[in-house]
Parts: sequence; C-alpha cells; structure tokens
Amino acid sequence: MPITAGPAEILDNQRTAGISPLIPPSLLRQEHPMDAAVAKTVAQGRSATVDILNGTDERLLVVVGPCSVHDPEAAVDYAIRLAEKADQLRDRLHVIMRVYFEKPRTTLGWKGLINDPALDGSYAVNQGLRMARKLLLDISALGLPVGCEFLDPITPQFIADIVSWGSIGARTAASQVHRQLCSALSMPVGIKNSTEGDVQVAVDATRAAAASHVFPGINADGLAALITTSGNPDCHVILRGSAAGPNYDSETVSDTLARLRKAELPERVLIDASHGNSGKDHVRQAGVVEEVANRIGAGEGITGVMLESFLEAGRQDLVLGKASELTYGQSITDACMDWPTTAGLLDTLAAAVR
Ligand SMILES: O=C[C@H](O)[C@H](O)COP(=O)(O)O
Ligand SMILES: C=C(OP(=O)(O)O)C(=O)O
Repeated sequence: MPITAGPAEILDNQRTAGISPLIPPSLLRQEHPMDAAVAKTVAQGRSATVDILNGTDERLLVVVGPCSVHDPEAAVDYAIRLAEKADQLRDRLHVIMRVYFEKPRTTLGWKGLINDPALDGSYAVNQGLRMARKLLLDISALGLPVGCEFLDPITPQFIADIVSWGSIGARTAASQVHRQLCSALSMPVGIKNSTEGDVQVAVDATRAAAASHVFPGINADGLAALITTSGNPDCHVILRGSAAGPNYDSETVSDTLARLRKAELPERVLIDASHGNSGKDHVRQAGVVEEVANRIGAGEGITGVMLESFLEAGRQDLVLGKASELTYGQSITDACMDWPTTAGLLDTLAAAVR
C-alpha cells in the first residue's frame, strides 16, 4: 500500500528549505574544554564586574574590542595588545574584551562568525561554534576576560561558561525571550536602550531579568528542556544613543539612574561611546570617551564605558566569498578606533579614575 502524506506533513515545513544536525553543546565543551587557568580568568572577570556594579570595587568597567570578530587570528593579535594594556592599568580599570560573534542586523547582512564563519554564505554553523569557543578559550588564556552579545537563545549553551560579561543589544532589549535568557545567565549582563532611544525599555528589561522565569530552551546535550531560573541581579543599563542622536549627557545619565531608583533597581549605568553616541563615526568615539572621562574625574556616577576598537581604524564592506581581499584587522561591521587611539583613551580613562 503506498505511503501517503498525512494532514500534518502536508501542512508542515512549507517554507523550510533544509534541516541539518547541530552539534550538542556538551560535545563542543568536550572538544574544547576549559582549563583551570581560564576558569580563574572567567571567575575573576565576573566577580570584579559584580563588585564594580555593586560599588565595592571603585575601578571603572571598560568593555572594549571589535564590533564583531570575523578573523580569529586578528582577534588574538588584538587581544595580546589589550591584555598587556589591561594589566598595566589594572589598578584603575577592569577591562573586558568585546568578542562578539552574533550580529543583530537592522535588515540584512553578515550575521557573525557563528552564523557564517567562512564569510561566504555557506552558513557552517557547527564550524562557527567551534571557532567561537576555541577563540574565547585562547583569549581567556591570556588572562583577559571576554564579553559577548547573546542574540540566539540556543547559543549560550555552547559558550557562556567562558563569558565574564554579556550584552543584550538595542534590537532585542524589549524581547521577553532575551529577558528570560538574561535571568538564567551566570554573568552580569548589560542591556542597551532601544535604537529609537527609549531608555525605559532597558530599565524594564533589567527588572524582568532580575526575576525568576520558566521557559523552553535546550540542555547541555542539546535536548529540548524546560529551564527554571533564579533571576540575574547583575543586569545593568547601557546608554548607546539612537538614530536621533547621543544620550551620554549628564541629564540622561541622572534620568536613567532615577528610573532605576523608581523601579527599585541598583543605580548603575554604562556608556557606549559608539553606535548612536558617535553616529557610528569612529573618530567621534574618542571625543565621547574624553568627555565621559572628564565627568568621571569630576565624580559623576558612571559605572563603565564601552568602546568599539580593532587593530585598524574604520570599517570595510565584506563581499561574500571574497574574505581573502579584506584588510587585516579592520572591522566588517561598525567602524572601530585603531589600536594606538584606543590605548591612549584607556590611559585617559585610567587617569580620570585616579
Ligand atoms: O553593532 C553593530 C551594528 O550596529 C548592528 O549589528 C546593526 O548593524 P546594521 O544596521 O549595519 O545592520
Ligand atoms: C549591536 C551592537 O549594539 P547595539 O545593539 O547598540 O546596536 C553592538 O554593541 O555590537
């Protein structure tokens, strides 16, 4: 008797072009295990961040690094310089390297190393996850803690154990899925204001993430699971400006702190010198950092800053399949400051803290 499709098969998968296996997180963790030295870097990276957020460590939190990682070799090259500088300034700054693998796009574009590690539209996600985990281990082995944006709710199971600081971006701060995810994450998480400049959405996200939730996810073996969380008390707001202009001014900082106070949340805020605060112009980032440093020196309660920085200044367009033509050490997403400019600004921030 011929096998005919039942009603569900006829209705299902009408727009699915393919389904293929994803490696289980536990297998990736076994292939790229964490050693004791990396575990110490992660634990110290997290605990120092929490102490800064709670005001028991008076240093400034600095999250700095490329907009996105597209070339692990260049990322390690950058990390070596940053690790040395971070060590020099460790009395005043707690430096976390931005190692971002997932890019939320306004419309379309390359979505990061995990999604398309070959930069050619081949979407070798299993390979991307392997490269991401290995790179986080390599950078942490330098004694430099790492920070990632979490975009896909499944990805953290593969890499989150190595991450000292997490971020939820402007495009997902309102998402219940991401707020629930934050409530489960083991590290402090910065949450951005919206791309339109709404700060309350980040305050609301901080409050939602501090609560416990029950939601569907995956376990370490990659199986569907119901996750029950206890809530994350270490989330905080990041002011990133908007399409309408910057929002790193003192008035917005104190308004944000008042909103947090009203919501009975700890009063702490990070300033992102890039994105809407610099109009995505890397040259303007330096001016933002200098102004913020002056205000920190004058005693304004700013918990930390974020800088987008890579080896070379600016940005370049990726042509899928032509990665070999890219300039080494230059961003293929948002424009970044170059390393010498960044090193000078880290000195400026450290001097302000002193
Ligand atoms: O930080 C990176 C970008 O600003 C973000 O991913 C959006 O990029 P897009 O507007 O170029 O898509
Ligand atoms: C995507 C980022 O920022 P935003 O969400 O503020 O656009 C980012 O920091 O890389």
